[in-house]
Amino acid sequence: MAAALQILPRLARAPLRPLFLGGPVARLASGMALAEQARQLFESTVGAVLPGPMLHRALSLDLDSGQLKVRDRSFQLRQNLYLVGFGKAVLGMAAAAEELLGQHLVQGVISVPKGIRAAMEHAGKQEMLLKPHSRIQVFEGAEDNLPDRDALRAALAIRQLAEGLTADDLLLVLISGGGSALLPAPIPPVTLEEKQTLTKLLAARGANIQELNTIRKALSQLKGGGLAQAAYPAQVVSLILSDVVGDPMEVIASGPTVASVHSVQDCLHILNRYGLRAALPRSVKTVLARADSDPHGPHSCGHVLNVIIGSNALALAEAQRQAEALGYRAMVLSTAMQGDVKSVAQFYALLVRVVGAHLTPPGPGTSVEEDEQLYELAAKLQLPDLQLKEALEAVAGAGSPVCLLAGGEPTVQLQGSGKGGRNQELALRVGAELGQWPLGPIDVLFLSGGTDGQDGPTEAAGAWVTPELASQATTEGLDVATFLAHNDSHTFFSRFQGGAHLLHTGLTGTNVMDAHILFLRPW
Ligand SMILES: Nc1ncnc2c1ncn2[C@@H]1O[C@H](COP(=O)(O)OP(=O)(O)OP(=O)(O)O)[C@@H](O)[C@H]1O
Ligand SMILES: O=C(O)[C@H](O)CO
Repeated sequence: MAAALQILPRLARAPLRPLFLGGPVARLASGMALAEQARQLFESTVGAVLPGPMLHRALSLDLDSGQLKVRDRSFQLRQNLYLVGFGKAVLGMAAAAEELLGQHLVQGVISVPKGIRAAMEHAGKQEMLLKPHSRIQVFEGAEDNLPDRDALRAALAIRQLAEGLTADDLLLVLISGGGSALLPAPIPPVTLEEKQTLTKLLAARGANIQELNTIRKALSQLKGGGLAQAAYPAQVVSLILSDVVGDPMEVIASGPTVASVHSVQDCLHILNRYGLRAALPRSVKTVLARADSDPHGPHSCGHVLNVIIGSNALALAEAQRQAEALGYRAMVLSTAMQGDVKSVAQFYALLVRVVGAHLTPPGPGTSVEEDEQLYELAAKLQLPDLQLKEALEAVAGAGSPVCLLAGGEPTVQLQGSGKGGRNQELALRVGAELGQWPLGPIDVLFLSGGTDGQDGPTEAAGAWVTPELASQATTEGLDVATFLAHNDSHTFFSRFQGGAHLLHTGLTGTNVMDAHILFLRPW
């Protein structure tokens, strides 16, 4: 968590309004208006997955009967409700849960990032804070998203609460991204330091979150279903805010209430792949060998209800609704946008060219080769849920402005020592690519933002660009290619047009990866 935390100003703003276009002067003004629409659309996207709305959608309590409904299941509350939580968004989730559950909640423990309460207080975000006499105990830790002693203390308090429960009790578990680092309880003799070193090495060598969390689960008392096991025989309901592409419950925060399906062999393959097997500490070898001969097998989780209550898909569905209300033909392209940021930027730029040709009167247009190139690029990105063909068909006869939405988490291979984040870098690359071709009579805007409000180690959530970016930057003496070569997108956007293209929301209190918004509007 960055030292300088900012908080999203109240999301309630003037309602989104359609744009009315006219001649050249109106067009000039509409460039800014389009950016304002994109900003507001981004805020609506985030608004759909804020803790309050999410918890209210997931839970309902009948005050008279004390029946708690979660999806289609009912639980009888009678001074038997406990709560634990861990993750970057869990403070706000816990505040919303306590507000909803009131006196029914007996006790709770949560593990949240260092500095988060002070930041929320500073920004006056009361809805993200627990009330003064809350029954929930808060631990702050995991500075820089790394497991530390404070997070270990929190994990032990959470385990203690879970282990004390009986068959009459119900444990509500709040889970969000960052939960792995906030719930470290290594299986002895593995130490916290050894686990920290191993996860850092794996991450530095390029292990993805699935691989990283498979190892974390094998070495942890609480991950991979361990927390559910500790709470048995109590019933367990987990409410999960997903920060992983495809919403795999066993991966998010390393699945503390989901039985692990991974074997020791899976772990050894991963450790081999990243050249770490030979150098493993003796303690890690001991724990893996023990797991291999464990007669009980994986933790059983029959007493658990796991529910995804917030995700990128949910947030983008809201953005789609809002964009349609503004008169756009809106489509969600993918909620699994991943891969190298350079390829993702090329994909968006080519997409603009192909879709633009469908929207504007016959002119320069695109060639069949460009259509094919777009499909090839899409195939290279391997996006499991990509709706490209559908989107192209939908816009073919749209006769209206188009809004294409996507979400996910592209990756940046850091080469320079500049300041940036993957959203600002993606936007800058898209802007640079778009400037390379004439686009015809069409306004185009691309925005990329991290839904947590913090893009990399910067105070911005992301940035927006238009095809004019590179030429406008040149007039200010800024060379886009030089900034890109140093991964210095934040410095670029801070200087370009006085920072007007930066997306500043402050910390939002939620996190469902990134959102990409693409507007194409014929004149
Ligand atoms: N100078 C830079 N330019 C571009 N990207 C950067 C730069 N510095 C760091 N990053 C990227 O920022 C990311 C880390 O930032 P951030 O904390 O927002 O992402 P995260 O670890 O995925 O956490 P979260 O899921 O909470 O957003 C890494 O993917 C890293 O590659
Ligand atoms: O905590 C974690 O493991 C990551 O944020 C993925 O959920």
